[in-house]
Amino acid sequence: MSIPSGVNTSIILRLELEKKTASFGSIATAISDTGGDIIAIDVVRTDKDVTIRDITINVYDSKHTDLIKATISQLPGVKVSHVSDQTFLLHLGGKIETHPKFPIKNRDDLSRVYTPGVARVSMAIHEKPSLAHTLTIKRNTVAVISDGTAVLGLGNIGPLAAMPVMEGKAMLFKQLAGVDAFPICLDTQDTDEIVRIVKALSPGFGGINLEDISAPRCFEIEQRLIEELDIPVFHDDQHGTAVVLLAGLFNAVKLVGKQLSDCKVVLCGLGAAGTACTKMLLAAGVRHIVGVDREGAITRDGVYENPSWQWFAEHTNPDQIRGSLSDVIAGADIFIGVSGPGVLKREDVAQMAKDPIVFAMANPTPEILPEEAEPYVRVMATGRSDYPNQINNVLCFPGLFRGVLDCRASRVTEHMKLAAAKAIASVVHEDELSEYYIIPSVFNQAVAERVRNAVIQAAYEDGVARRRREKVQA
Ligand SMILES: NC(=O)c1ccc[n+]([C@@H]2O[C@H](COP(=O)([O-])OP(=O)(O)OC[C@H]3O[C@@H](n4cnc5c(N)ncnc54)[C@H](O)[C@@H]3O)[C@@H](O)[C@H]2O)c1
Ligand SMILES: O=C(O)C[C@H](O)C(=O)O
Ligand SMILES: [Mg+2]
Repeated sequence: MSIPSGVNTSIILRLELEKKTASFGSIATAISDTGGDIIAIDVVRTDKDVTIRDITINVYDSKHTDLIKATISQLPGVKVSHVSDQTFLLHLGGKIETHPKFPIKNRDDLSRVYTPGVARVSMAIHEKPSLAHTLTIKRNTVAVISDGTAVLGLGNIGPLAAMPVMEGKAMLFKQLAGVDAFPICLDTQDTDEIVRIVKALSPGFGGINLEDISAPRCFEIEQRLIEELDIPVFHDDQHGTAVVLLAGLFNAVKLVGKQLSDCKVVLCGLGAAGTACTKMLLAAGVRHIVGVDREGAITRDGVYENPSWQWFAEHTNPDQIRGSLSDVIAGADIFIGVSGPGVLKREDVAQMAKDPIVFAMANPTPEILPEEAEPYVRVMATGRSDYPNQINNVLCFPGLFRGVLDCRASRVTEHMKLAAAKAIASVVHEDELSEYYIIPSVFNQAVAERVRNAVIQAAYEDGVARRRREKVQA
């Protein structure tokens, strides 16, 4: 298969061109020779001697930007006066803001939305707390909570640096499912304190989406919050990832004509995502899963301080395969990466069974780039939007929370997650399946809607929905 190369961002180069000496043709050629893709050219100003142009170019990364800048600066009559990165421009001042639903036009309005009228509404909720769902934002609002300890695959970069990711999640909640989400990044990594803070701020929210909290702390934090709160608590990196992974695998194995339960799976990165993905695969009937982390494959006779690795030792690797990733990958049907960049080598993919499936899901840089895996891989997916087959939890969390908010579910069950996975997979019709299309696009509006409906149906079947069925619109 031939896979398009990934492009990370676009930049705008402002060039001052001396009319007599500069040749735009040589500039375009120089950019294209570096692999840059010109997508727009704008004339900003021109006078007798100089033309100022803005050139928008798709680039791979900051090194690529530096290369383009250095190459062009050497051309006669060309000066690069400014470089702006469109990704940074989009983040200026943050990505979200709040809007009132209606304007306060006069004193009369003011006395209703605020003192004194609001006091009657407050007292009504005080007397009947369930009215908070009807009379406040609680019914449609989710807290996106991170402590910044496992931000994408960037590691423990702290709460401030986690904000752009959490703002992005909030945007996606709103755009894809109409859910109002607040990014909340906590300046503590203490489990007890996180649980206490999330509990204390929960009254205004209809659900809690935990995000980018590292393992093994994330398991205890989630479990305690599930037990102590009456709203759904969902660690996206665990369950959202597992749901979308399973959806992608349902379709990938169909395409290559294998049974999931017969497949040999190697999963690298035994943290939050890896543990939940493994549990969901086992529940789906997969038997041969070998879990690999930095020190190689987990085996029954190993001694592991990390409690979740001990769990792997007891529940996976039935054939007790030992060694590094390169050792255990031989003959595997499926590779799942939720670890870090560049972990899987081209030679590793070459050793896999016929029609290998590689889901390299580490963000922002996958375990192997599609162009590296290309000669050997049959179905390739990453977590990124700039390659085909984006296996990313964004296909799950908007629709799932839409569903739990609408039926006022008290929690998210295994059955609801499985229903969500099947709903995502079902968006790709059997006759549309191809190496480039095993999972629907994030922009396919059917995804959030189908996930919502499937989650609601399963919530009623499991008896966790607290709103009367007839009140929840189909
Ligand atoms: N595509 C998606 O939807 C999606 C969802 C969740 C997580 N992820 C990605 O998965 C990765 C892990 O996320 P997490 O939340 O589970 O983090 P985590 O910190 O809980 O776990 C990461 C695990 O990967 C292991 N690891 C890291 N580098 C490794 C290497 N070179 N070799 C072997 N093991 C290695 C770590 O030791 C750790 O056990 C991140 O890159 C994240 O971006 C992707
Ligand atoms: O944020 C993403 O793109 C997916 C996932 O939640 C991750 O942590 O990588
Ligand atoms: Mg995440």
